[in-house]
Amino acid sequence: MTLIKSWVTSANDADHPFPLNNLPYGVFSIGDDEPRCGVAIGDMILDMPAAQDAGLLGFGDAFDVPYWNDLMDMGPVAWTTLRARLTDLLAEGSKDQTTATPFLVPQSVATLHMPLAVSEYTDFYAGMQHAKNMGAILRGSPDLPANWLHIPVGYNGRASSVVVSGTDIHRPNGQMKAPDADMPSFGPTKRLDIELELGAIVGTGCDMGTPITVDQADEMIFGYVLLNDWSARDIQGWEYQPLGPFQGKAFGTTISPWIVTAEALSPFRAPTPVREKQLLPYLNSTKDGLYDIELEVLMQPAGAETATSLSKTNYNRMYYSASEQLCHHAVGGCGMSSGDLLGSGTISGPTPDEYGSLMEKSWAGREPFKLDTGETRSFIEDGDTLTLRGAARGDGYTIAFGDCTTTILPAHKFPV
Ligand SMILES: O=C(O)/C=C/C(=O)CC(=O)CC(=O)O
Ligand SMILES: [Ca+2]
Ligand SMILES: [Mg+2]
Repeated sequence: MTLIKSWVTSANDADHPFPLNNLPYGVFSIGDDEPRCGVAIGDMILDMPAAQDAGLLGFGDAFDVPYWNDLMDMGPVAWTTLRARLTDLLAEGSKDQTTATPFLVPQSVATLHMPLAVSEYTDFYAGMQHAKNMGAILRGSPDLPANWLHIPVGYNGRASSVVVSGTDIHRPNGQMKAPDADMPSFGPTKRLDIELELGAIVGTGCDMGTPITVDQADEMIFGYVLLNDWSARDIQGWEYQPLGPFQGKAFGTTISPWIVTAEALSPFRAPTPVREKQLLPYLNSTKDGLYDIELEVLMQPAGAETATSLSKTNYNRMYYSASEQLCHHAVGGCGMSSGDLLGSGTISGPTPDEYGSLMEKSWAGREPFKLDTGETRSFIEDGDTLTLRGAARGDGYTIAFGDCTTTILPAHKFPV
């Protein structure tokens, strides 16, 4: 696959995040206008309801709403048809260039919103290096849990606190207990952390009681976003046994603003690694389930001119794919819906410069790391801005996600 040239010329740079090969789906507003669906192309956004009203798309009124769920619900044939139509419309030499030009608005003047209504959110634990690191840090041994090589381990999270990039998050208050203390205490977390993840968006659901194969699950996935699974390690450490994370991860999950479709990412498919234990047959698949997506974590303290790059890794390092996770999720009878969000699990490579959480980077505070400003960090301080980036690199073009950025504000005073 090579670059498909667009008459929106900014889209034709090899490093531009939004070439015609990408066409990611977002929700935007200008000034006080109502948020509506838009497609990123180069430095511009195609106003979807306006293009539809002008007869350029032929898709009914799926776009005059502040989310992409209506299109997602229509299923893979509709997804492919729309993408083909948009590609024709925006390609160099399109007969509709003059008609479509007024429906492009500069990204620089737009506010981006949540691209979908998240129906439910599940987070997995599918990065082997991360699981080994967390075991070593928290439980004194890098040995994987007995189930790990057989099950994509996960927990049900909260859809209510999934927010879009650019939304500030307050340091959470919660209950924690220092190992040497007699009693727990309540207050702002002292161990605020990120988790670098990829979020898979379920486009078409499946009914309760209807198991699906991994290949069917693959067809149900509409696209992907970057996902930061904010974690308060001290709250988590006190609450997590025996039922898993609760308040330590419920205060916020940030996603990037553009849904990069599975179709746009298809040239970058990558295999899951060789299985250390053969998976049970229900988890078999015929397709490569991962993607070659370069990922980066950056941190910028308040007042600093630039951000420090903390980690670089790749989504192709995961052990389980989103389609395996989705199959496992539904196999016992759990219905899945359009707008379900599945977190990949923290993505960490083998060395500290590939670790996807600060817990690992600072080894629970035992080995603080340096920022370009000269400061050191173990966890996040108030005023720090954290950014996740992701890009798949093709022959003369890039498919990127747009930054997933959050600034951390001080904790609310509680009790007041
Ligand atoms: O190993 C643990 O006790 C905790 C692990 C996590 O907090 C990670 C988690 O949320 C799952 C993941 O992102 O991989
Ligand atoms: Ca997580
Ligand atoms: Mg959450």
